[in-house]
Amino acid sequence: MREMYQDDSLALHTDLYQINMAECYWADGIHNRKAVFEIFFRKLPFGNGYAIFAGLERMIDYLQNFRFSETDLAYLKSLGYNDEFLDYLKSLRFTGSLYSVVEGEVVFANEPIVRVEAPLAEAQLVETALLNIVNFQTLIATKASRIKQIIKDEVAAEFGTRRAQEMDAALWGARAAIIGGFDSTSNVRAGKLFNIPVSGTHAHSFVQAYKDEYEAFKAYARRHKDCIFLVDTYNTLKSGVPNAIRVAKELEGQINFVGIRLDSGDIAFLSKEARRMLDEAGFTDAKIFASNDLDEYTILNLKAQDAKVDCWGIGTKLITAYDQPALGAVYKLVAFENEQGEMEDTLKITSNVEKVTTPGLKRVYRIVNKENGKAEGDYIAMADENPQEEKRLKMFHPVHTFISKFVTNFEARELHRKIIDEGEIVYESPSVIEMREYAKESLELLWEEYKRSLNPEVYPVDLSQKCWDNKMRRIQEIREAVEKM
Ligand SMILES: Nc1ncnc2c1ncn2[C@@H]1O[C@H](COP(=O)(O)OP(=O)(O)OP(=O)(O)O)[C@@H](O)[C@H]1O
Ligand SMILES: O=P(O)(O)OC[C@H]1O[C@H](OP(=O)(O)OP(=O)(O)O)[C@H](O)[C@@H]1O
Ligand SMILES: O=C(O)c1cccnc1
Repeated sequence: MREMYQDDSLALHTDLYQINMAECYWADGIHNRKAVFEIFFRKLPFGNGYAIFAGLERMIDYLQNFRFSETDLAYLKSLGYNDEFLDYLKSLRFTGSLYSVVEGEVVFANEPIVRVEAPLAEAQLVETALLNIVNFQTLIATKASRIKQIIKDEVAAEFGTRRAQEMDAALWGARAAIIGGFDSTSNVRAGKLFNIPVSGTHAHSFVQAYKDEYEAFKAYARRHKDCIFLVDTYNTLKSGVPNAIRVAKELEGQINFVGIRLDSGDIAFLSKEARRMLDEAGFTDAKIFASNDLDEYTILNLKAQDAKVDCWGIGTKLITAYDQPALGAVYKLVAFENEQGEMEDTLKITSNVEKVTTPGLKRVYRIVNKENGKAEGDYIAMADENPQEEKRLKMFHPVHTFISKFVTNFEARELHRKIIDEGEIVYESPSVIEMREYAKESLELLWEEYKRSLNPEVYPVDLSQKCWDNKMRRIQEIREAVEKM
């Protein structure tokens, strides 16, 4: 590949319109006014009842290293931007603050998951990359969690790299899969970079490369103590499983016969037959791995057929989020500093009530019932409110306001942490394995009704009265202003 410019920064990993807007802000002298943007999505993916947030560590890294390199500036110059603006970009760093839920957090539609408070131009320029990161990683972590809910305590191995939307997706998708509950990835680079477990068996080409299947299994066993033999290259029950058993018996005590992998045919039938054959040969601990275009629906179906599978290898349908390839998280301006230096709430109106943004600086709380340890819902309040002070908290639906309830014995857990404080990182990321543990604990707060894969109940995400009143007032003000025009 001939590179005209070195690929040495991520500052241009943005949409052109962000740079054009930043140029106007700079020219008009409003680029340093304080802006508050929130990231949220309006619809949960895959018809799921919750999402698992992922992407924070990469966002931190991106913001910390945000700078326009010499080659970025040279390229922008070639597009026609003037030297003074380029000088401004040259010294630009991210000096704002980042608030976010942590990776592994259970999140829902219409609640702010990330908040950026920064000089307007900076906040604008980073939008695209932040959404790019959050949308993909959260989508894959959610798909992984959804699949893991079906797999339960059996092993889930991520096999998707070869089918992913290129290398970045494979790498960060592997990490997101672990956060969502997977046990391992086949991507060795992901193992190295993120310190996550790697695992693997072998391919059909390996069997084809040797004289016969028996020789192939033996060759593998000569080099590897832990052996999982792929048994479907020629004939699973007549040749594959018998050859695996033969090698396991001959090398008993020398190898650890972990099990076999099925990658084609009727997985329910073959796994039951293979189980019987392994048990009869005395290998009752040998595991049966299955792969081949699996997803939560096929796995559920296979379980209903009583398939004897212990470990599930899942690639394409996880890493590409096959049935819903994008999460629609957006980045919306909710407050902006006016000419007098005061913060003003802003909102974006649409004809669809559910799409109107919620203005102002807000905090998000998970309201946990102290009696049963379960979440009653999430509660979005204005920054100066403290729901914990309420004896009796009114929670009501933000659109259908007649749907309401009072909660008394509760803990209001704030979901956002301060991650970057005016350019300085003030948060230490846990390990990916700790994120997975956190996701598991967060899910335990939810009633099963929100976690089922089909038609889950809708988890409440409510606005405080003050937040709701503020929103209605702002909508009214904008309507009146528009009518006067
Ligand atoms: N018992 C079963 N019930 C439902 N679905 C199954 C069952 N067994 C396998 N499957 C799924 O059915 C699909 C079978 O696809 P396909 O026909 O392409 O596989 P195959 O022909 O057996 O294997 P390949 O073409 O990869 O050699 C896969 O998604 C697989 O996971
Ligand atoms: O089916 P997925 O969920 O995407 O899982 C990954 C697949 O990749 C491999 O097959 P591939 O056809 O690439 O090669 P192989 O069959 O020769 O191993 C593997 O055997 C799985 O079937
Ligand atoms: O280790 C495996 O079995 C594996 C890895 C990637 C893709 N398919 C299978």
